[in-house]
Amino acid sequence: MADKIKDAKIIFVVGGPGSGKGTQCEKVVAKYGYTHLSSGDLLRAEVASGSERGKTLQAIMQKGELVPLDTVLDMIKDAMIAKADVSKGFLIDGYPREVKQGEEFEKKIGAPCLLLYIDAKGETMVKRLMKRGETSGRADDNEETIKKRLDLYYKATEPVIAFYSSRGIVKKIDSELPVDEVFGHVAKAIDGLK
Ligand SMILES: Nc1ncnc2c1ncn2[C@@H]1O[C@H](COP(=O)(O)OP(=O)(O)O)[C@@H](O)[C@H]1O
Ligand SMILES: Nc1ncnc2c1ncn2[C@H]1C[C@H](O)[C@@H](COP(=O)(O)OP(=O)(O)O)O1
Ligand SMILES: [Mg+2]
Repeated sequence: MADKIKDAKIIFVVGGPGSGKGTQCEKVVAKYGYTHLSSGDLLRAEVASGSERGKTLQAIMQKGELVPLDTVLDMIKDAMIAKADVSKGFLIDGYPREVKQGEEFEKKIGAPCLLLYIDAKGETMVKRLMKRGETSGRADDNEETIKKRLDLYYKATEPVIAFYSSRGIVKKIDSELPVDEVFGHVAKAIDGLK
Protein backbone atom coordinates (compact mmCIF):
# COMPACT_ATOMS: atom_id res chain seq x y z
CA MET A 1 0.00 0.00 0.00
CA ALA A 2 2.59 2.53 1.10
CA ASP A 3 4.64 1.51 -1.95
CA LYS A 4 1.81 2.01 -4.35
CA ILE A 5 1.17 5.59 -3.40
CA LYS A 6 4.71 6.51 -2.54
CA ASP A 7 5.20 8.67 -5.63
CA ALA A 8 1.86 10.46 -5.37
CA LYS A 9 1.66 13.79 -3.64
CA ILE A 10 -0.43 13.90 -0.50
CA ILE A 11 -1.95 17.26 0.33
CA PHE A 12 -3.91 17.84 3.53
CA VAL A 13 -6.65 20.46 3.19
CA VAL A 14 -7.46 21.82 6.64
CA GLY A 15 -9.79 24.62 7.68
CA GLY A 16 -12.89 25.32 9.69
CA PRO A 17 -16.39 24.24 8.69
CA GLY A 18 -17.53 26.41 5.80
CA SER A 19 -14.06 27.85 5.20
CA GLY A 20 -14.17 26.71 1.55
CA LYS A 21 -12.20 23.46 1.52
CA GLY A 22 -14.57 21.62 -0.80
CA THR A 23 -14.88 24.62 -3.12
CA GLN A 24 -11.13 24.91 -3.58
CA CYS A 25 -10.60 21.16 -3.91
CA GLU A 26 -13.04 21.05 -6.80
CA LYS A 27 -10.99 23.66 -8.61
CA VAL A 28 -7.75 21.82 -7.92
CA VAL A 29 -9.27 18.67 -9.41
CA ALA A 30 -10.25 20.62 -12.53
CA LYS A 31 -6.80 22.15 -13.01
CA TYR A 32 -4.42 19.43 -11.75
CA GLY A 33 -6.43 16.23 -12.02
CA TYR A 34 -5.67 15.24 -8.43
CA THR A 35 -7.94 12.86 -6.58
CA HIS A 36 -10.20 14.62 -4.09
CA LEU A 37 -11.11 12.63 -1.00
CA SER A 38 -13.35 14.45 1.46
CA SER A 39 -13.74 12.60 4.75
CA GLY A 40 -17.16 14.21 5.20
CA ASP A 41 -18.29 13.08 1.74
CA LEU A 42 -17.08 9.53 2.40
CA LEU A 43 -18.98 9.50 5.69
CA ARG A 44 -22.13 10.94 4.11
CA ALA A 45 -21.98 8.23 1.43
CA GLU A 46 -21.93 5.61 4.17
CA VAL A 47 -24.92 7.31 5.82
CA ALA A 48 -26.77 7.38 2.48
CA SER A 49 -26.19 3.65 2.04
CA GLY A 50 -28.56 3.08 4.97
CA SER A 51 -26.16 0.66 6.69
CA GLU A 52 -26.13 0.14 10.45
CA ARG A 53 -22.72 1.78 10.56
CA GLY A 54 -24.16 4.72 8.63
CA LYS A 55 -26.87 5.20 11.24
CA THR A 56 -24.31 5.37 14.01
CA LEU A 57 -22.24 7.86 12.02
CA GLN A 58 -25.25 10.04 11.24
CA ALA A 59 -26.04 10.44 14.94
CA ILE A 60 -22.50 11.62 15.65
CA MET A 61 -22.33 14.03 12.71
CA GLN A 62 -25.71 15.53 13.52
CA LYS A 63 -24.28 16.55 16.88
CA GLY A 64 -21.23 18.13 15.26
CA GLU A 65 -18.85 15.65 16.87
CA LEU A 66 -15.99 13.68 15.37
CA VAL A 67 -16.55 10.08 14.31
CA PRO A 68 -14.03 7.47 15.53
CA LEU A 69 -10.59 7.84 14.03
CA ASP A 70 -10.35 4.25 12.79
CA THR A 71 -13.58 4.52 10.85
CA VAL A 72 -12.59 7.61 8.92
CA LEU A 73 -8.97 6.55 8.38
CA ASP A 74 -10.03 3.15 7.00
CA MET A 75 -12.40 4.86 4.58
CA ILE A 76 -9.71 7.22 3.33
CA LYS A 77 -7.17 4.43 3.05
CA ASP A 78 -9.53 2.22 1.02
CA ALA A 79 -10.36 5.12 -1.29
CA MET A 80 -6.66 5.87 -1.78
CA ILE A 81 -5.84 2.25 -2.56
CA ALA A 82 -8.61 2.19 -5.16
CA LYS A 83 -7.00 5.13 -6.95
CA ALA A 84 -3.34 4.39 -6.22
CA ASP A 85 -2.44 3.24 -9.74
CA VAL A 86 -3.86 6.25 -11.54
CA SER A 87 -3.49 9.13 -9.12
CA LYS A 88 -0.59 11.56 -9.16
CA GLY A 89 -1.89 13.46 -6.21
CA PHE A 90 -4.37 13.19 -3.37
CA LEU A 91 -6.28 16.04 -1.77
CA ILE A 92 -7.26 14.86 1.68
CA ASP A 93 -10.07 17.27 2.62
CA GLY A 94 -11.34 17.44 6.19
CA TYR A 95 -8.61 15.23 7.61
CA PRO A 96 -6.73 15.38 9.97
CA ARG A 97 -9.16 17.00 12.38
CA GLU A 98 -6.96 16.35 15.39
CA VAL A 99 -3.22 15.76 15.76
CA LYS A 100 -3.71 12.08 16.52
CA GLN A 101 -5.42 11.62 13.12
CA GLY A 102 -2.37 13.05 11.41
CA GLU A 103 -0.02 10.75 13.30
CA GLU A 104 -2.07 7.65 12.50
CA PHE A 105 -2.35 8.62 8.82
CA GLU A 106 1.41 8.87 8.56
CA LYS A 107 1.90 5.50 10.25
CA LYS A 108 -0.55 3.72 7.98
CA ILE A 109 -0.29 5.62 4.69
CA GLY A 110 2.41 8.23 4.30
CA ALA A 111 3.52 11.80 4.90
CA PRO A 112 1.92 14.90 3.37
CA CYS A 113 4.10 17.21 1.28
CA LEU A 114 1.81 20.21 1.82
CA LEU A 115 -0.92 21.34 4.17
CA LEU A 116 -3.28 23.93 2.73
CA TYR A 117 -4.69 25.88 5.64
CA ILE A 118 -7.92 27.41 4.36
CA ASP A 119 -8.47 30.32 6.71
CA ALA A 120 -11.64 32.35 7.19
CA LYS A 121 -13.07 34.26 10.14
CA GLY A 122 -15.53 32.52 12.44
CA GLU A 123 -18.34 34.87 11.51
CA THR A 124 -17.65 34.31 7.80
CA MET A 125 -17.81 30.55 8.24
CA VAL A 126 -21.10 30.75 10.14
CA LYS A 127 -22.61 33.00 7.47
CA ARG A 128 -21.53 30.67 4.65
CA LEU A 129 -22.80 27.58 6.42
CA MET A 130 -26.20 29.14 7.19
CA LYS A 131 -26.47 29.99 3.49
CA ARG A 132 -25.27 26.54 2.42
CA GLY A 133 -27.84 25.05 4.80
CA GLU A 134 -30.66 26.54 2.74
CA THR A 135 -29.92 24.03 0.00
CA SER A 136 -27.37 21.46 1.21
CA GLY A 137 -29.82 19.16 2.95
CA ARG A 138 -27.01 18.47 5.42
CA ALA A 139 -28.19 17.56 8.90
CA ASP A 140 -25.26 19.50 10.39
CA ASP A 141 -25.81 22.82 8.56
CA ASN A 142 -28.03 24.33 11.27
CA GLU A 143 -27.24 27.03 13.80
CA GLU A 144 -26.84 24.80 16.82
CA THR A 145 -24.61 22.22 15.15
CA ILE A 146 -22.57 24.87 13.34
CA LYS A 147 -21.66 26.40 16.70
CA LYS A 148 -20.51 23.05 18.04
CA ARG A 149 -18.49 22.31 14.89
CA LEU A 150 -16.78 25.68 15.14
CA ASP A 151 -15.90 25.18 18.82
CA LEU A 152 -14.49 21.76 18.06
CA TYR A 153 -12.50 23.16 15.15
CA TYR A 154 -10.76 25.71 17.36
CA LYS A 155 -10.14 23.18 20.11
CA ALA A 156 -9.14 20.04 18.20
CA THR A 157 -8.18 21.02 14.66
CA GLU A 158 -6.22 24.25 15.01
CA PRO A 159 -3.47 22.38 16.89
CA VAL A 160 -3.02 20.32 13.71
CA ILE A 161 -1.84 23.46 11.94
CA ALA A 162 0.75 24.21 14.61
CA PHE A 163 1.91 20.59 14.50
CA TYR A 164 2.65 20.71 10.76
CA SER A 165 3.92 24.30 10.79
CA SER A 166 6.99 23.11 12.65
CA ARG A 167 7.69 20.89 9.65
CA GLY A 168 7.46 23.84 7.26
CA ILE A 169 4.76 22.41 5.00
CA VAL A 170 1.86 24.71 5.92
CA LYS A 171 0.61 27.28 3.40
CA LYS A 172 -1.96 29.61 4.89
CA ILE A 173 -4.59 30.67 2.36
CA ASP A 174 -6.80 33.71 2.94
CA SER A 175 -10.26 32.37 2.20
CA GLU A 176 -12.04 35.67 2.85
CA LEU A 177 -11.30 36.62 -0.77
CA PRO A 178 -13.53 35.75 -3.76
CA VAL A 179 -13.32 32.08 -4.79
CA ASP A 180 -11.12 32.63 -7.85
CA GLU A 181 -8.65 34.78 -5.95
CA VAL A 182 -8.43 32.18 -3.21
CA PHE A 183 -7.74 29.62 -5.90
CA GLY A 184 -4.94 31.75 -7.31
CA HIS A 185 -3.13 31.36 -3.99
CA VAL A 186 -3.94 27.67 -3.78
CA ALA A 187 -2.53 27.11 -7.28
CA LYS A 188 0.64 29.00 -6.38
CA ALA A 189 1.17 26.74 -3.38
CA ILE A 190 0.69 23.62 -5.51
CA ASP A 191 2.92 24.92 -8.30
CA GLY A 192 5.62 25.43 -5.68
CA LEU A 193 5.79 21.67 -5.05
CA LYS A 194 8.59 19.76 -6.66
N1 LIG B 1 -14.12 32.36 -1.12
C1 LIG B 1 -15.44 32.25 -0.92
N2 LIG B 1 -16.22 33.34 -0.94
C2 LIG B 1 -17.54 33.24 -0.75
N3 LIG B 1 -18.18 32.08 -0.52
C3 LIG B 1 -17.45 30.96 -0.48
C4 LIG B 1 -16.04 30.98 -0.67
N4 LIG B 1 -15.58 29.71 -0.57
C5 LIG B 1 -16.66 28.94 -0.33
N5 LIG B 1 -17.77 29.67 -0.27
C6 LIG B 1 -19.13 29.18 0.00
O1 LIG B 1 -19.15 28.82 1.38
C7 LIG B 1 -19.84 27.59 1.57
C8 LIG B 1 -18.92 26.55 2.24
O2 LIG B 1 -17.94 26.18 1.31
P1 LIG B 1 -17.41 24.68 1.27
O3 LIG B 1 -16.44 24.61 0.13
O4 LIG B 1 -18.54 23.71 1.28
O5 LIG B 1 -16.62 24.65 2.67
P2 LIG B 1 -16.08 23.45 3.55
O6 LIG B 1 -15.88 22.25 2.65
O7 LIG B 1 -14.79 23.97 4.11
O8 LIG B 1 -17.11 23.25 4.61
C9 LIG B 1 -20.32 27.14 0.21
O9 LIG B 1 -21.68 27.49 0.09
C10 LIG B 1 -19.45 27.92 -0.77
O10 LIG B 1 -20.13 28.20 -1.97
N1 LIG C 1 -11.50 13.43 9.84
C1 LIG C 1 -12.66 13.30 10.49
N2 LIG C 1 -12.67 12.75 11.73
C2 LIG C 1 -13.80 12.62 12.40
N3 LIG C 1 -15.00 13.01 11.96
C3 LIG C 1 -15.04 13.57 10.74
C4 LIG C 1 -13.88 13.73 9.94
N4 LIG C 1 -14.23 14.33 8.76
C5 LIG C 1 -15.55 14.52 8.84
N5 LIG C 1 -16.05 14.08 10.02
C6 LIG C 1 -17.46 14.17 10.46
C7 LIG C 1 -17.63 15.19 11.55
C8 LIG C 1 -17.95 16.46 10.78
O1 LIG C 1 -18.61 17.42 11.56
C9 LIG C 1 -18.79 15.94 9.63
C10 LIG C 1 -18.79 16.81 8.36
O2 LIG C 1 -17.48 16.96 7.90
P1 LIG C 1 -17.15 17.81 6.58
O3 LIG C 1 -18.04 17.41 5.46
O4 LIG C 1 -15.68 17.70 6.39
O5 LIG C 1 -17.53 19.30 7.01
P2 LIG C 1 -17.10 20.68 6.33
O6 LIG C 1 -16.72 20.41 4.90
O7 LIG C 1 -18.30 21.56 6.47
O8 LIG C 1 -15.93 21.17 7.14
O9 LIG C 1 -18.26 14.65 9.38
MG1 LIG D 1 -16.56 20.26 2.80
